[in-house]
Amino acid sequence: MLMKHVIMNSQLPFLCCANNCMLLASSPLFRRQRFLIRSFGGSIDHCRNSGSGKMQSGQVLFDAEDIVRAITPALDQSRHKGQAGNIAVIGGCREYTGAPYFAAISALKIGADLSHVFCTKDASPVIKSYSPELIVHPVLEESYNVRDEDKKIITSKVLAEVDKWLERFDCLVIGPGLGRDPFLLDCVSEIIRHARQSNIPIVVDGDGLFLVTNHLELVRGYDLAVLTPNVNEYKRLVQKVLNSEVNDKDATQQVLFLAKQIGGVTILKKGKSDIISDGDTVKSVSIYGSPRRCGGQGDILSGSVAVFLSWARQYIEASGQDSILSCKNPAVLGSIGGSAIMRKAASIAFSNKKRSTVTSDIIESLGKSLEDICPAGSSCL
Ligand SMILES: NC(=O)C1=CN([C@@H]2O[C@H](COP(=O)(O)OP(=O)(O)OC[C@H]3O[C@@H](n4cnc5c(N)ncnc54)[C@H](OP(=O)(O)O)[C@@H]3O)[C@@H](O)[C@H]2O)[C@@H](O)CC1
Ligand SMILES: Nc1ncnc2c1ncn2[C@@H]1O[C@H](COP(=O)(O)OP(=O)(O)OP(=O)(O)O)[C@@H](O)[C@H]1O
Ligand SMILES: [Mg+2]
Repeated sequence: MLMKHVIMNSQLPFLCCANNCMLLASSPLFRRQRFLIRSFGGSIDHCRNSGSGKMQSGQVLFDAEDIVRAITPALDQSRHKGQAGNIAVIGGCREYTGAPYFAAISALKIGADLSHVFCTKDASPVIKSYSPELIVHPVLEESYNVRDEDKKIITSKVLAEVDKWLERFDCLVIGPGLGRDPFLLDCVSEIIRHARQSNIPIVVDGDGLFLVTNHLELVRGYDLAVLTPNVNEYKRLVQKVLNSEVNDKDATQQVLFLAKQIGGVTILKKGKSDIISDGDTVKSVSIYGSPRRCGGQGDILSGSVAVFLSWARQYIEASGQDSILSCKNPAVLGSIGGSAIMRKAASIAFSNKKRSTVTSDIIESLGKSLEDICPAGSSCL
């Protein structure tokens, strides 16, 4: 990885990420600041079509695919298991077994070495039966299974089980198919606190967002947290944090302001374009995806973001000041990478399966989606 980036940097000393700054003027807070607003297309053609423009006044702008190429580690025979990513999904309960599976298997299909799921005892055999590739821990408990007087001891048992593994993970995905059982969510709050203490990045999705929206202190000020709200989850977040309604006209400004208000967490607002902000910069990924809105695509995204966030963190650590990317926030870079690969995979799956496209088809297209951008057999930059 380090070798790859050293070579890249010496080959491309002239590359820089141009700041296409725009002054945002809708509030006193914004008036004082200049922000980077960039629209990432999937290719030069797409950029031209969308008018976002890859080349500007002699400078080379990075688009989402350039970022994917920069942060994806080379496949190198000297590397050992775990170096390309060890991801854990905290989710899976009686109702939902598909969502944690989609997130965890997507992480593997993109290139992580290991993918774990921490779920309830009921969900575990089901998730295990979907795939032998996943490491499934039946550790979470829901209220119906726990007597009030046992709650304290069960909570410490759950935490002890998760803590045994925690330090080995490069990223946690918290929430796909978690459900909303209050006792289970209390345990997950503790898991988030422990992850934070250990500086382990978290991607919060689905019912994890239901939890953190009601307990913002869990993520406030944690710059290694990515929140990936869908339209409903975003609405709840905006109402809670900004005490206002969703503003679709100035969506980028609102996402930026929201991320800032939560202390610089990264928000990836999913939609026709994915809008990503850490409260400092705001970017959008508008690679053409799929017109099918089958359930589970957000779960793929959360697993993808977890992998790219881990890779971006490795990349930033290895390249330091020599990084060819002006953005140094791995949470933002990971969000861009995850969004780009997910949307491209959805587009590939849709071109094959049309109206019958389902989430599993998109997962099967993740490999091609990344391969088209960053072929496995060659150095990507
Ligand atoms: N194959 C699978 O296993 C998949 C499983 N999935 C999993 O499903 C979970 C929910 O995610 P989602 O995307 O359906 O939630 P979302 O769009 O915010 O809400 C839609 C509406 O439903 C309601 N509502 C939700 N949960 C509720 C609850 N526990 N109890 C009561 N109401 C509830 C909600 O109401 P409100 O939030 O407004 O109260 C809104 O009206 C999450 O864990 C996700 O990962 C998905 O990833 C898809 C594939
Ligand atoms: N209108 C759209 N056009 C293109 N892509 C979209 C559109 N809406 C969402 N997406 C993409 O689909 C993915 C999932 O977003 P979505 O809003 O469906 O999440 P979700 O509701 O959380 O999904 P899930 O069913 O997994 O919970 C994201 O990567 C997003 O970029
Ligand atoms: Mg979702």
